[in-house]
Amino acid sequence: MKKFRVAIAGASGYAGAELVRLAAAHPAYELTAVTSEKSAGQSVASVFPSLTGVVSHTFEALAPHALAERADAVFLALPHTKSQEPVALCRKAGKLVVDLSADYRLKDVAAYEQWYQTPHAYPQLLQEAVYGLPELHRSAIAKAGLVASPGCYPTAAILQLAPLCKQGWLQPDSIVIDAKSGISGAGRSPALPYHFPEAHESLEPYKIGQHRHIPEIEQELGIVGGRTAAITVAFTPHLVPMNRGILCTAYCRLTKDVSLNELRALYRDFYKGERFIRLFEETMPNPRYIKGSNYCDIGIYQDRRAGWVVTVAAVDNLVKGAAGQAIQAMNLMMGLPEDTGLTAPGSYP
Ligand SMILES: NC(=O)C1=CN([C@@H]2O[C@H](COP(=O)(O)OP(=O)(O)OC[C@H]3O[C@@H](n4cnc5c(N)ncnc54)[C@H](OP(=O)(O)O)[C@@H]3O)[C@@H](O)[C@H]2O)C=CC1
Ligand SMILES: CC(=O)N[C@@H](CCC(=O)OP(=O)(O)O)C(=O)O
Repeated sequence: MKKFRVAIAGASGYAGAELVRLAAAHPAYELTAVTSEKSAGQSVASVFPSLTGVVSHTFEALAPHALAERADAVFLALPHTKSQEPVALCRKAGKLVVDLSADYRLKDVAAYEQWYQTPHAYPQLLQEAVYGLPELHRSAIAKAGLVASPGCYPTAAILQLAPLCKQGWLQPDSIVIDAKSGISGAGRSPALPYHFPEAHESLEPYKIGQHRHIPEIEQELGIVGGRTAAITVAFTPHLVPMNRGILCTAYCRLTKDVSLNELRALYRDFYKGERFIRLFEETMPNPRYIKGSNYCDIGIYQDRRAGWVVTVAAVDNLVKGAAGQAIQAMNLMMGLPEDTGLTAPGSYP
């Protein structure tokens, strides 16, 4: 198999380290560089003992030009707002780029600047970037030079609602999304809410109606629905005391009376042949079933008495919600089978 030289910026973070783990087992990758500012000069194994004997690399400080010289493809797993320029430089050097931050996800520059409180220096590149959800944008991703990999909550929220949006069955102002994330979703930098006594035996809602994933979810559901009506979602994320995993429950009302069988048939048809979507009926999705895997498990249920459709999705925030999905997109960009390097099932329990 042809090998692509691959560099990972932000490899000392949780998403970046997951990229290193998956890249090390990818048959078409030759990992050429990994970056960290704080751990520059230290071996990967000394920072992540789990990768001892797996990779022999040493972290280096990020220098986008130097990185691009040694790579055909670059993944960037830097914090939001820090990715704008390195992405632009890697693209200028002609490299395939998948950016895991939110810097190239929103098409509307004003929305980015409002939700991220930062000017965008590369609005034109923003328009070129393809939103990296392969189940919705496969052919555009395959032709793209720059892919903006989705956020973890949006991955679960969009995939579980897309069939209803596409079909026009969803009342566009009836969507309530209640999501729970493991703490690795917040990244590796320590902060008080993620301190063990604060987070353990706790379940904390945050940023109700104010989370920066709201415009991302609304943008993508609007696109899949053909922009026939503006989509608004009421979104509440919660922090739960797990290391990884997201469980996202969405409640919505429909524009017509549809049976549960019809609903499930719609989802089976929409996701026919999708390698990483598993549809559950009696079993209900649970982050325990997808830990370490690139699956998104989706269940469709109906509360006919109260008049709500309830969908439930589970993803591993670091795999389908981040590193796995980024590799899935890069596989398409490289012309490889989409599941290359991503075939491992989850670990259990
Ligand atoms: N965690 C998750 O579940 C998900 C994360 N993402 C996205 O992936 C990106 C990384 O997230 P996550 O891994 O959680 O974050 P972390 O905080 O764990 O990691 C951030 C990484 O970026 C590096 N970094 C920080 N600031 C700079 C800078 N100014 N210049 C160069 N490198 C820098 C850090 O290096 P060091 O500190 O060693 O210097 C580290 O390697 C974010 O944009 C996030 O939105 C996407 C989906 C899910
Ligand atoms: C638990 C937690 O804090 N989660 C993060 C989302 C992480 C994620 O995947 O989204 P991005 O890629 O957009 O960062 C948050 O709420 O901001």
